[in-house]
Amino acid sequence: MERLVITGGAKLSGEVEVSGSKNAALPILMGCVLAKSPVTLSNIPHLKDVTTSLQLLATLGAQIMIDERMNITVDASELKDFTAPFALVKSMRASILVMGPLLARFGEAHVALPGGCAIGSRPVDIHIKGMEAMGADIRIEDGFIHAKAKRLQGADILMDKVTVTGTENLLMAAVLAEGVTHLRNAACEPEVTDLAIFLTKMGAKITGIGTDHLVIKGVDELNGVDYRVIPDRIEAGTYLAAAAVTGSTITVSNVEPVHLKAVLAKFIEAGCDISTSERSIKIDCRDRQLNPVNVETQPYPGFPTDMQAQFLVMNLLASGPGAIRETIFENRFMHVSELTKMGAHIKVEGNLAVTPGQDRLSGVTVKATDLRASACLILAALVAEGETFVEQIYHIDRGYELIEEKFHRLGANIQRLSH
Ligand SMILES: CC(=O)N[C@H]1[C@@H](OP(=O)(O)OP(=O)(O)OC[C@H]2O[C@@H](n3ccc(=O)[nH]c3=O)[C@H](O)[C@@H]2O)O[C@H](CO)[C@@H](O)[C@@H]1O
Ligand SMILES: C=C(OP(=O)(O)O)C(=O)O
Repeated sequence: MERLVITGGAKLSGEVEVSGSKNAALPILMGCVLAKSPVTLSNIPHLKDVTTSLQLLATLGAQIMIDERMNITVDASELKDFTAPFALVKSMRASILVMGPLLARFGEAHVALPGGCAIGSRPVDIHIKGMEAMGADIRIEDGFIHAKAKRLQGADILMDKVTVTGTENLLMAAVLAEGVTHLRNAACEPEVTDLAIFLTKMGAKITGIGTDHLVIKGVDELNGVDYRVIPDRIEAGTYLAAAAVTGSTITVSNVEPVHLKAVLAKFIEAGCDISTSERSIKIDCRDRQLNPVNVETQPYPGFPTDMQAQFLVMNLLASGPGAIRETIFENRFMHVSELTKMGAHIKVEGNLAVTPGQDRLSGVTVKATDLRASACLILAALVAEGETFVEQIYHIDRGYELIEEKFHRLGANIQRLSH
C-alpha cells in the first residue's frame, strides 16, 4: 500500500503549474460518445479518474489514442456496448455521465448504480427524472439503471437541487434530442460551462451558457473537434492554501483566476496578499498569522465544497475562532477525526465545524478518507511537528496530478513510500 511521508516545517517557494481540471475532463471525455467522428482533447490531467474514464470508453468500444504530448483522441464513431459495469462505476461516480450521451445517441444505456460515497448519499434521482421527462423509459433492476428511448424529446426541466453532474448529464442528453430543452436551476460551475462550450464546438445549439437556465435546441448529429480543457481551480486553490498554512509565497500558473473569485476573497480575508495576472495567481503569506474566516459552501459562484477541507486547516492555524458550514454534502467532515489525531481542536455540530485557533499540530499516521480530505491532511502535515504518514492515498491520485513532485519542487519535504 502506497503512502506519503511528510516532514513539516519547510517554507514553500517558487511556481507550480496547475493541471487540467478533473471535473471538466471527466464529463468532456464522456461527451466524446456523442460525436460521430474522433475528438482530440488536450490539457487532460494524468489521474486515476481519467484512466477509469478511458477504460469505460474502451469497454463501450471506443478507440483511444494518446500521443507523446498526452493529447487524447477518442473515436466513438462505432460503439458496440452500452453498459457501464459496476467495477468501473464503483471506483468513479462520474461514470454516471455516460448515461446521457449513450441514451441520446444510441437510445440505450445500462449504468451500474453508483454506490454510497464517503461524503454523502449522493443520489442520482435528478438525472433519472430529467431523462424520464425527455421520454426515456427507465427501470432500476439488479443494481443497474436501464434506460431506453427511441429518440429523446426536448422538455422543460426544473431541477430540484443544483447538481453539477446532473446538469451535465441532462445537457448531454438534450443536445441530440428532438426539439428544445430548458434546464432550469442548472449548475453554473466553470466545469459545466466548459462542457457546454465543448458541445457547442461539436455542433450543439446551446444558449444561456454560464447561467442557471440552459436552453438546448437538439441537433441530428455532432462531430469531433480538438478541445483544450480548463485548468483545475480546486488544485490551484489547494496549492494556495498550502502557501497560506506554511506562511509562504508561491505563484500558481496555468490557472483562470476568475474561476476562483469566491476562494480568493476568503484568502484575502484570511490576511494573505493575493495578486493575479491573466493566467496566474501569486499568494504571499509570509511573516503573519492567518485570520480566521467564516465559510459557507455554496454552488458556484459561491465558495466550493471541494475547498472546504483545505480552509478548515487554515482556520485551525488561525489567530482565533472560525467556522466552516458545509451545505452541499451531508457527510463531508470525515477529515476532522484524522486532523484530531494530529492534535487539532475542532468541534463539529451538524454541518458546522468550529475551530478555536491554535499554533501547532503534531505528525502522526493518518488515513485519507476522500479526495479533498487527503489534500487537507497533506496541508496539515506540511506544518506539523515531525513526520506525518498519510495512508490510503489512492484517493489523492484520483484528483491531484503528480502531487508529491509538485510539492517537492515547491520545497516541501514529501515522499511517496511504496510499503
Ligand atoms: C465529478 C464532479 O464534477 N464532481 C463534483 C460534483 O459532484 P456531483 O455532481 O456528484 O455533485 P452534485 O452537484 O450533483 O451534488 C449536489 C447535491 O445535490 C444532491 N443530488 C445530486 C444529484 C441528484 O440526482 N440528487 C441529489 O440529491 C447531492 O447529494 C448533493 O447533496 O459537484 C460537487 C459539488 O460541487 C463537487 O463536490 C464534486 O467534486
Ligand atoms: C468529490 C469530488 O469528486 P467526485 O465527485 O468525483 O467524487 C471532488 O473532486 O472533490
